[in-house]
Amino acid sequence: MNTYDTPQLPGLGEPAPTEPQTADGAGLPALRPLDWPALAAELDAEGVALTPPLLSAEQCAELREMFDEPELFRSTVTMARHRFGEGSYRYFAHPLPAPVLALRRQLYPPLARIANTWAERLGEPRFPERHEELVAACSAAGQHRPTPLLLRYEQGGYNCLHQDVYGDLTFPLQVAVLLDRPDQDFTGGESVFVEQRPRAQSRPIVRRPVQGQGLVFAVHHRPVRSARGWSRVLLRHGVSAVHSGRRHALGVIFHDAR
Ligand SMILES: O=C(O)CCC(=O)C(=O)O
Ligand SMILES: [Fe+2]
Repeated sequence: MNTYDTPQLPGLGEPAPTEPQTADGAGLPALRPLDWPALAAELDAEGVALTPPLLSAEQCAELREMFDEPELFRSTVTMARHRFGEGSYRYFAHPLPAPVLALRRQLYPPLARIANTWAERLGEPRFPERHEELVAACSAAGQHRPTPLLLRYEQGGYNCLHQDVYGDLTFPLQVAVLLDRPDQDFTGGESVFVEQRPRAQSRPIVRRPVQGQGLVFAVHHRPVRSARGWSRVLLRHGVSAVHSGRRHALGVIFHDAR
């Protein structure tokens, strides 16, 4: 079904390139160019958009294996303890691994343009153009802790519907990258979204990314056209039960946490 070419990030294990690979000069691996007008249209229509694979199978494996390196993380959450679901997740500590930093920095500017279109429609404050500036704004708001995370679900694992809000400053879009192969490494474990519309019943959305694909979605709400201009619809996301095997995902949230 998926006929995408291989992603263009060099192998994570390769030596750091001598020339900066990104516009911001951070020397991070360059991500493949994405069709942002199409992604923006899908986000406007659905609140959820699927990207072509952002990471290769090798890069997915390297990220997945980081789950077992505790020194990379600032905290670990056992979901059942909080009744968040069944499984566990770990928030990366600084310094973020290069591919995580690359995703965060390179996906941010086009997402900020979409976020600012949404902000205009809803009369909300605008977001800065570069991720470094968002991080500074978070810091000024008392949000200092990095939010990118790795999630692991074993057989029976699932993630209750939720929203990743970590303080007053919330960037309205986030990305989750699937790190395993559906139907081979695991079965079940679909990405589930529920859109709560004003004065209407909620709408379910299910997506089945392949390995390395990213799902871009609204963290909390997005604008939809209504009789009186624009109104907000709320979105929550989660993961249905993993029937067999083990499923991992990388969550890229752009605002930092208090
Ligand atoms: O495991 C998933 O696909 C969902 C992860 C998630 O909740 C997130 O990235 O915020
Ligand atoms: Fe989440």
